[in-house]
Formats: sequence, C-alpha cells, structure tokens
Amino acid sequence: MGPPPAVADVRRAVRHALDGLEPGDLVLAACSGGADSLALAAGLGFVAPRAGLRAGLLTVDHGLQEGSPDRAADVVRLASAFGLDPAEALSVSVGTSGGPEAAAREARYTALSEAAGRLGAAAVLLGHTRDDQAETVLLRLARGSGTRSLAGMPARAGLYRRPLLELGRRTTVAACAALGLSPWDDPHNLDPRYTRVRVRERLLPAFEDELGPGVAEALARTAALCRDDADALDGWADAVYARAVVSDSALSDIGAVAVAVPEVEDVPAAVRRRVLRRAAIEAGAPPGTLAAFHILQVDRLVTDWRGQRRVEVPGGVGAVRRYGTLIFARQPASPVS
Ligand SMILES: Nc1ncnc2c1ncn2[C@@H]1O[C@H](COP(=O)(O)OP(=O)(O)OP(=O)(O)O)[C@@H](O)[C@H]1O
Repeated sequence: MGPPPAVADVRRAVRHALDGLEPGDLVLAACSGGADSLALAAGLGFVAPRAGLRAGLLTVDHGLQEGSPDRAADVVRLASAFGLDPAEALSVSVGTSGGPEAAAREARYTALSEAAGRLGAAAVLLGHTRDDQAETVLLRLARGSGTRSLAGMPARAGLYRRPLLELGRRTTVAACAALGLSPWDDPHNLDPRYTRVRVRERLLPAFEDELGPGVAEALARTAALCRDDADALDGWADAVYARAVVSDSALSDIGAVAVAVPEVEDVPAAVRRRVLRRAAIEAGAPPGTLAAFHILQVDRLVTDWRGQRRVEVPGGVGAVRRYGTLIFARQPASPVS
C-alpha cells in the first residue's frame, strides 16, 4: 500500500523542486513548525536520501512570543525524527522598521541566508502554498500592481525554492494528520489586525461564497500567466535598456543613470516602464518600495513632460527631464549640455 494521497503529493512536489541539484548537495527546509513547513520538512526527510542529497532543517526563533524557544527546540527534535541533520534553531532579534511583520521577515531571511552560507547549503526550501500565493496576488491586485508583481512568489529565486506552491493548504494539513504530526498554530494567523489574515479569513471565503469554489486556484493560475508575460516583457526591456542608457562617466561617478528619451518614447509602454523602473533602481531606489504609480509618474516625463520636469521616487531618487535625456540621481542632477 502506498502512502496517503496528501503525503504522496507533498513528496512528489518536493522531489520535483530538487531537480537540478547535484548528488551530495545539502538542502535545508525552513520550518516554523506550522502545517505547511512541517509537511515540507517531513517530505524532504523522505525524498532527499532517495535522491542522493543531504538534508537539514533551520527554524528561526523571533523571540516575539512566549514559549518560542521551546517551540524551536521541538522543531529541531522533530528534524531528527525526519532524518534531517544538521538541524538548527536560529535566534534573531527583530527591529521595528517597516512594521513588525516586515521586520520579522527580514530578520528571518537574513538568518536563513547566513546559516545556509555557513553550512554550505545549495538550496533552502520554503513552505509557501497555493493559498499563500492566492493571498499575495489578491493583496497586490488591490494595490494596483503590474504583471511582475501579480506574478506573485516565484517557485525558485536564488537559494530559495518553494516546492508546495501548487498545493493547497488543505493538502499540507492532511499530510501532517496522516503522518501523526501536530503542527503549531501561530496565533498571528488568526489576528485580524494583520491584512493578510483578513484576506485569508474573510475575503477569500467571501469570494468563494459569492463566485463559487476554486478562487485560490484561479488566482494562482493568474499569477503563473502573469509570470510568463512579465518574463517576456523583461527580456524585451533588457534589450531596450542596453540601448537607451547613456554612458557618461561624470554621471556614473555619482551613481546617476541617464536614459536617452528617443530610444524609449516609441517602445510599448509596458516595456518603457520596465526600462524606467530599472534605471530608478540602478540609481538607488529600493525595489521593494518602488510602486507602479511611481513609475507611471516618471513615464509622464517621457510622454508628456510639459509643466513638470522632476518626479521623486523612493530612496531620495529624483527623475529629471533635460531635453532628450531623463536623468535618475539621488541629488538634483546637473544639466547635460
Ligand atoms: N520561524 C520560522 N523559521 C523557519 N522558517 C520559517 C519561519 N517562519 C516562516 N518560515 C518559512 O517561511 C514560509 C512562509 O511562512 P509565512 O507565510 O509565515 O511567512 P511570510 O512572512 O508570509 O513569508 P514571505 O515573506 O516569504 O512571504 C514557511 O512555510 C517556512 O518555510
């Protein structure tokens, strides 16, 4: 008799996510103790030795909740039951910048990346599911995002992989139950002060009630379609960027980027905005805070610049139109002759 269907689904997804790794490589599961990452860790423990890989586990103790060190210790203990070694609990101190959720996430990713580097890991697996993806897409839709952002979380990005992105949370819960595991219920996951909790607990169920089941799958499909579109447009924008950026040592010495307007004014808006976004980032605008509406404003300096010559974007970067050139710089740029 084979394993229960949910356990088989998780194992299959993990096996697929390990494609491309070399025999003997170390793979780490990032595990909070919740159902998603617990099912993931159990799946990795089963699959890795059969794929000739070494596997371990990392759990982060944010120190924000009572009993969190005990929970981290429990997760580490479970790791050995799954055959995961090394298994480490990482304690982090969480700042406050950008709000508690964002600060905890940043501290967590820093700690995971540092530990992965120290242990020589080839990949770190995260337990995001299709439901997380649907919540992300809905949140971003409500903010007016473009296709890249609506593409949601990627299945792979650098060191990180998300094997469960095509499985529903129901599957991870069922897999834990079938394996006799008791996942930890993060009290934050029910706290309606968090936007994501309201999306999960109120909005998505209301969508399903009104529009029928399958909304989470549909949103995840939209994300996948947007990813393909965004990849194609990014490739096009790379080629335009290479032509449009003016090389000028005086500008590059101060970290400024100049874009030749004639090279971008006649390309499709979706491509042009990508070029402008990249120029703003190269000049120092932080990608995470650079929103679609900032780029729309900058775009007006290309398409319709009468009246306005300067637009501010995050990171103290300004875009200034000077005749046929658009200059992105932290300081007000000096005129180009
Ligand atoms: N305390 C933790 N220790 C280790 N890994 C964690 C921890 N918390 C979350 N993770 C990893 O991150 C995944 C996503 O968790 P969660 O949805 O709570 O985080 P998030 O803040 O939404 O993450 P992201 O910033 O990646 O969207 C988990 O499945 C797990 O792999």
